[in-house]
Amino acid sequence: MLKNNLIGQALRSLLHYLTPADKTRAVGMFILLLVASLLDVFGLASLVPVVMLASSPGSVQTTRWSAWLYDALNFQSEKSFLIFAILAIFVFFLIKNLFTSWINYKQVRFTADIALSIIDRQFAKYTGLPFWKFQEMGTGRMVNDALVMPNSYLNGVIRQLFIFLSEIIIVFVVVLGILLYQPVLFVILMVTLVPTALLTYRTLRNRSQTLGLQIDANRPKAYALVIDTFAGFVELKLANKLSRFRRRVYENQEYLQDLEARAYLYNLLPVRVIEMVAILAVVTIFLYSLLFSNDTGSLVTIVGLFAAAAYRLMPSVNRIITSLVTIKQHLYTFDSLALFREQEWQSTPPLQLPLPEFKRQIEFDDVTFAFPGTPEPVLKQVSFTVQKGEKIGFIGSSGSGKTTLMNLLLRFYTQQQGSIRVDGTALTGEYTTAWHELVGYVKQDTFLMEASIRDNITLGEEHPDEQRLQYALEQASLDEFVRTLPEGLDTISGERGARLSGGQRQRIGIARALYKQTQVLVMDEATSALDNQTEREVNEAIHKLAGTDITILIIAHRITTLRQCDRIYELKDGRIAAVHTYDELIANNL
Ligand SMILES: Nc1ncnc2c1ncn2[C@@H]1O[C@H](COP(=O)(O)OP(=O)(O)OP(=O)(O)O)[C@@H](O)[C@H]1O
Repeated sequence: MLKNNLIGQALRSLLHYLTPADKTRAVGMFILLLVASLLDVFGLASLVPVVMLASSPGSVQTTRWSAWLYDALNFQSEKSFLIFAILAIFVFFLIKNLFTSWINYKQVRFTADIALSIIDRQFAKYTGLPFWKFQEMGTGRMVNDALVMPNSYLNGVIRQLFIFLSEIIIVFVVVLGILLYQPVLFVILMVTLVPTALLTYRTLRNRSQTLGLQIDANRPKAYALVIDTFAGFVELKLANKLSRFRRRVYENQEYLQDLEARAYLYNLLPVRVIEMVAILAVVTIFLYSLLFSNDTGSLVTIVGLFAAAAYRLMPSVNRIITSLVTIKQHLYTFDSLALFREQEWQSTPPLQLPLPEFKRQIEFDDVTFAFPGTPEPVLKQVSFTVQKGEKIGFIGSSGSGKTTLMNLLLRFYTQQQGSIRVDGTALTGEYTTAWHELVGYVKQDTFLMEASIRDNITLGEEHPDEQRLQYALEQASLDEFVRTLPEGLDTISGERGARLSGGQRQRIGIARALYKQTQVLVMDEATSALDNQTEREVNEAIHKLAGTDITILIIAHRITTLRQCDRIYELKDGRIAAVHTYDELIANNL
């Protein structure tokens, strides 16, 4: 049956995240839910006999169970017995509700713990993706998948599963009670509530699933639009395009709000439908008894009992349908959370080994690399050697492969052919961590956090080494600038370094690499987007670095950046087309 399938699917997807200890906890939770549901039903049922006794004076002594209790507890009057009974019920309800609240607390904690572990695992999964895959996916999509998806799963699936299970138990116990006590009523309930519930669910489930898919497809777009608008604020403002972006965000939100509103409505509908059917059943039995039957007394009793039973069952049946509809609506979270679980994405990195101390050279030997899915290599049989301490430049037209070459050296990509060796050791997977400890990377758009300059240089180290920090500041020509700041190193740089100039941002990147005690520094197009003043500042930092024994590989568009270079390789269509010296480049006006 579809319903079982859905619950089975939800349970299977949940099982993936449960540790053996969680599974034991889940079984415990289920037993607690069972007890709570039984107490719930028992509480309501206990009211009926007491009210019946109270409504017919003298019945306490004539009814078997109450007469026995009356004598056993030695009551003196019917009144005191009834007062005792109603107070006992009150105390029972009090204890029951305290107990249920405790179970609710346990359940909420349990589900929150699962959600937390899912978020953590999603994060680990996405940050473990290969670099090229990571770059292919937009930030909006990743924020959505790593953070929003687990929360949707928590509210739309895990919590709904708990609701479904506890309500199913309640309905089962109540229906069983009715079957034993009043089989006729059982039949009436079966022919009225069951088809209605099924019909309502069937009507809503496919619509809900479609709604869920539409929401899933459009939510990442919302994040991407907002992220783009804020990230591109300056360019968009200058191009006078902000209002157009606002309009696009509005249109996307308008659509999403409409979907969310419909999803919400689908949750409100079942109770209305079920209530209509219940009242229709009451009216039918009532009319039948008045118009066609002589035995109105027993029919009216049945109507009364039916109304009472339906009123107890309706909220539960409603919650069962709503939880099923909601799970259906969140089916997309199963697939999304299951993405990238395969071995090919999550291959555990090999056991990491230390590298011998870097003393001599880095060799590129016959390196060929093509991006996954593209047949044409972007680097073809590239071979060159860089001695330790050398400063090497790379030039070449856009798309010639300079950045890809550096990404290979940084081990973000792996070549299909040839090898990259450090002092003769090929940089295979087991040396990645050791190699990353040696290399630093200064990108054109240095990544800066909304944090202090100190944290941006040390990448949030809790106990930074002040001496190393000072050295890094001096070498990156940042010390004077930091001295002019009232809060010095504690100055908050602003998200994306909004409070810093382009040159200062890049020098923070250089200082970061130096603080790390980088031995090989890769600078990618460090000066291409800089004005003359900024270029001078960055060049000054590079000039200082030239005096150290750090091996530097610089990609540059401006020849002046390469003044300190021992050699300059020119790339063309993924091959090394020529090797120049700085003076040759100047002389030939390249
Ligand atoms: N993720 C990718 N998937 C497929 N092709 C890519 C990818 N990244 C880059 N390329 C292609 O690889 C080639 C080399 O790109 P690369 O960024 O290395 O060039 P570059 O010399 O650094 O260029 P620029 O100076 O413009 O930065 C280009 O043709 C580019 O289109």
